[in-house]
Amino acid sequence: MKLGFGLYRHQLTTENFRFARQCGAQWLVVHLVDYFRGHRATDNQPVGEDAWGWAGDPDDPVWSEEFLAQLQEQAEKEGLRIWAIENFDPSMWYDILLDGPRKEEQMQFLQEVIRRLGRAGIAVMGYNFSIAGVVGRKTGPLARGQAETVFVDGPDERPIPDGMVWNMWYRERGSGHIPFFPHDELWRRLKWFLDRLIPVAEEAGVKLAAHPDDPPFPVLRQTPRLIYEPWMFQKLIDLHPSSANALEFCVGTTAEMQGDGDLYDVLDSCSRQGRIAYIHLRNVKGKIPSYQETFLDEGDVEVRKVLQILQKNNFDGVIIPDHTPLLSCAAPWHAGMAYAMGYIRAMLQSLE
Ligand SMILES: O=C(O)[C@@H](O)[C@@H](O)[C@H](O)[C@H](O)CO
Repeated sequence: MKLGFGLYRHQLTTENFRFARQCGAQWLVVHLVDYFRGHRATDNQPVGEDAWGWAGDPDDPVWSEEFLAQLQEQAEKEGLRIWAIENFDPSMWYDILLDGPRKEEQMQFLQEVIRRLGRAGIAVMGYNFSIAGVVGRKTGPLARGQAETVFVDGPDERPIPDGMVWNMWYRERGSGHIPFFPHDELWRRLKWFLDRLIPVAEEAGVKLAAHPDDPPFPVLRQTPRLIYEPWMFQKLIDLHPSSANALEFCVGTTAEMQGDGDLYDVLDSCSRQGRIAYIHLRNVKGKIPSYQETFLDEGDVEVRKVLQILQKNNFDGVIIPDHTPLLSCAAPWHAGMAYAMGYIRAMLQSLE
């Protein structure tokens, strides 16, 4: 098991690399999508009812081979390596998600991005195959000691305007909305995506790692979701036998799920099959439709049990703390993440 740390795009600084290393991380998971375009960037995860902002540009130099190689080099200088890039920019694949006219062209670009990752020695590409994306999360002083944290109190049912996908704008708002379509159709689109990208990923030595629906409602913003019950991870695994068809297993999201399957059983089975590329670790109280994120040591998830399962199955991927409540001080996000890192590191050492 490898301890890692996740950084948003605006946090890719030498100072934050050192912060991660000082907290005990040896690996980084990096977001290159700018979720805050047109908004003030905060260190906390993007939340709220508004769209996250404008999608980026596929020609943005952050996706170039040179930038990826440089980033890897910068990480290595600080004693780290980049394990994964998390999330495609909506501008790169909106028609793959929406089954639109540019999907073939966009697929060629994603294939190129995967080859670039391979050449930069980045082993994993995390993705979230979702129309609505991560939406409907709010914040309030609900964690221990009134710490500011994320909560969800029901599904966002507003339709998605034309021009938006994955909670970002890829073009000017149109007059219509994305019509509802059945869940099977979303799975069909995913299969189209995997069938074309996996052979390239295999050749490049990269794994594609799917994140489950966050939050895990069966339908959100009048569009179907993909992995919103624990058993559905297996459905994704069964779609393609390659080990490059992997998971970005989010413990918090899985704990929030209703329906068939149990967090620990599913984690056990997916890790035994060697299909987990990395873990998002956080804790939570409650399940959909109403839950709140908590400190790692106070929610419904038994973190020790999670780590024991991974250890038993010789999990050799990376674990990163996902989000955490903010601590009241001058650096709320950093303090919260340092607390989470210390907790995970101590727990890992106690299992050695
Ligand atoms: O802010 C974050 O880091 C999260 O909201 C992510 O865990 C998100 O769920 C995934 O990146 C979706 O792919």
